[in-house]
Parts: sequence; C-alpha cells; structure tokens
Amino acid sequence: APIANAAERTIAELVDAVNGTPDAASREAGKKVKLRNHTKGFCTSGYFAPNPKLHDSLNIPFFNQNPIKVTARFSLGGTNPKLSDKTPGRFMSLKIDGDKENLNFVTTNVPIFFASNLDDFFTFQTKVKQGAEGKQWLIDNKPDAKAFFNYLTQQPPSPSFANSRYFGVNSFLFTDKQNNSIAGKWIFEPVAGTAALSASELANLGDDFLKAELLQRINTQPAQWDLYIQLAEQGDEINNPTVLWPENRQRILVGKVVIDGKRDSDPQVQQCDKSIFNPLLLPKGIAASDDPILNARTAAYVESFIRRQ
Ligand code: HEM
Repeated sequence: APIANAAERTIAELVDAVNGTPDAASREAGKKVKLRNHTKGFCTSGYFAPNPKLHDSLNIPFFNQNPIKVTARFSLGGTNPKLSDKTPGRFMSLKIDGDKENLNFVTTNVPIFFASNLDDFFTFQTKVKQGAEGKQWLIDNKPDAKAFFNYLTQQPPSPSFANSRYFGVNSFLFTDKQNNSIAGKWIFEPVAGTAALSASELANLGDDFLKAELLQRINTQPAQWDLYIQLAEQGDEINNPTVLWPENRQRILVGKVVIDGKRDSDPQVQQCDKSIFNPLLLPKGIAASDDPILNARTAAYVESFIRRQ
C-alpha cells in the first residue's frame, strides 16, 4: 500500500491550489466565471484503430473492436483562457468510446511530473501562482519541480498539436496473455513527427494559431499518433510520476489514433468542452497503479467540474 504523506491534502484544497482560489470569497468568484484548469482548448473527433496483433501480448478485450469512436480535446495548461500558444505546453485528452466499454486518456507533452505526492502538488501549484519568486523558491527547494522546469526550457513550442508527443505520465497495470499484471506508461508518437518553432517563426506568429492550424490540417489529412505502452523493467519506479524510464524500454504497439474531424457535429463532440476526461475510466485488463498522483486525479476533475456548473 502507498505510504500516506504526513500532510496529505484534501481534494478541495488541491483544486483550490490549481485554480488559485485559496479562500471562500475567491472560490465563489471562481465558480461565477466557471474557472477551469486547461481552459484554452477545443474539441474535435476521429477514431482509434487497434493493432490487430495486440492480443498476442495483452488480454484487453476492449481493443478487439475496430474502429473505435474518439472524441478529442486539445488544450494548453493553466486557467488563463488567453494564454499564448507560443508557450511550450501541449495537452491531449481522448475519450475512446467502444460499444461496451470506454477508455479515457488525459496526456501532456512533458513526460515527467513536477510532484510525486499530493503535498508537493499543492506546494507547486501555490508557488507557481506567486510568479517569478515562487518559481525560484521551487527551483531552490523542490528537486522534482526543478527537473520539470529544466525539461520545459529545453522544449521549444511545437507549430502544431499534431507535431507533439504525448505522455500518460502515470503508470497503469496491464493484463498479459498469461493473466499476469505488468506495469507500463502510455506514449503517443506523432506520425507527422515532432517539430519545433524557430525564433523567427515565433516572432511572426500571433498568440492563437494552434486551433486553426489543426482544424485546417485535418480538412485535408488526419492528425495521427501511434499509441504505445512503454513497459517497466525490474527496478523501475512504478508509483512515482517524476521518474522518467529510459527511452529504450520495450514497447507494445496498441494502435493508431486518427483525428479527422468527421464527427465534429455529433452532440458528444459539441458538448465535450463541458464534460470531463477521467484518466481512471479504464476497460477490463487495464487498472490504475498505486501512484498517489494518479489516484487523486479523478476526484479532482469531478470537484472542478461540479464547481463550474
Ligand atoms: C494530483 C494530480 C492532479 C490534479 C489535482 C489535477 C487537477 C486537474 C483539474 C482540477 C483539472 C480540471 C478538470 C475540469 O474541470 O475539467 C485538470 C485537467 C487536466 N489535467 Fe490534471 N491534475 C493532476 C494531474 C495531472 C497529470 C499527471 C496530467 C498529465 C498527464 C494532467 C493533465 C490534465 C489535462 C490534460 C487536463 C485537461 C482535461 C481536459 O481537456 O478537459 N493532470 N487537472
């Protein structure tokens, strides 16, 4: 069982820290404006095509259906709806809706998280809201936050959501053919490859280009990702999302995400901005690891959802 942190935070406190609404008055104000994390984003659609050979290695009946409906939301981080697309963070959330079961993904282009427990998560969110001083405090006092910032500074902004890798960050447990449970992490590799904006391209761009770029792109050719499970090896830390496993870990190809916008007029896609993505909505054969960050996420997303009604 995971070791409880001495100063565990409540879900309400975590959402307050994310939203920057630490007291009753600011919380009420936040509800009024329907404050939400990852505010700047948009929804589109497509399908998931499972790798037909997957059942040679894993026992996940969900992937026997082909194709499977996908509703996607692409977003930036934070609560600011006017955040510039020139910032490096890119996020992809997917609802994969089969006839009998569902699977959600809630992913980011940074493979390491800034906290390994809820207390550090709370501290990070609170300090980041204090600007440059708070960020410096984190760099000086919190090695996980420092490693995260270092990663971000080496990550140039991509010209398209379609040119980013996306990571599940937290570990999950997968059932193999022998019904053993094996630990792994989701990784989405862009079929179009990764790309970075140069300094001169950045100078010529406005603050809003990602949405128009993706919707235009998929008019002529879909945005696609190969989805892999990166497998843990003996000794890899399973329950700590600040730890990056080596790139050369064995991978299983799960299938392809194809975003083509063909179902964008469906009510589910139209209303996707008003719903939540649940990283613990999993089909048979996939289970959550004991990572305390992962296990707090659904409750936080539900709390955030309730507050913005
Ligand atoms: C304890 C850990 C975490 C907490 C408390 C937390 C909190 C939140 C909250 C409050 C929301 C807003 C939900 C809504 O109102 O719809 C949110 C959304 C989101 N989070 Fe987290 N988060 C955590 C960890 C993570 C991790 C590890 C990742 C990346 C792998 C992540 C990626 C996202 C994304 C992409 C969204 C936007 C979902 C959408 O498009 O609607 N979060 N998070």
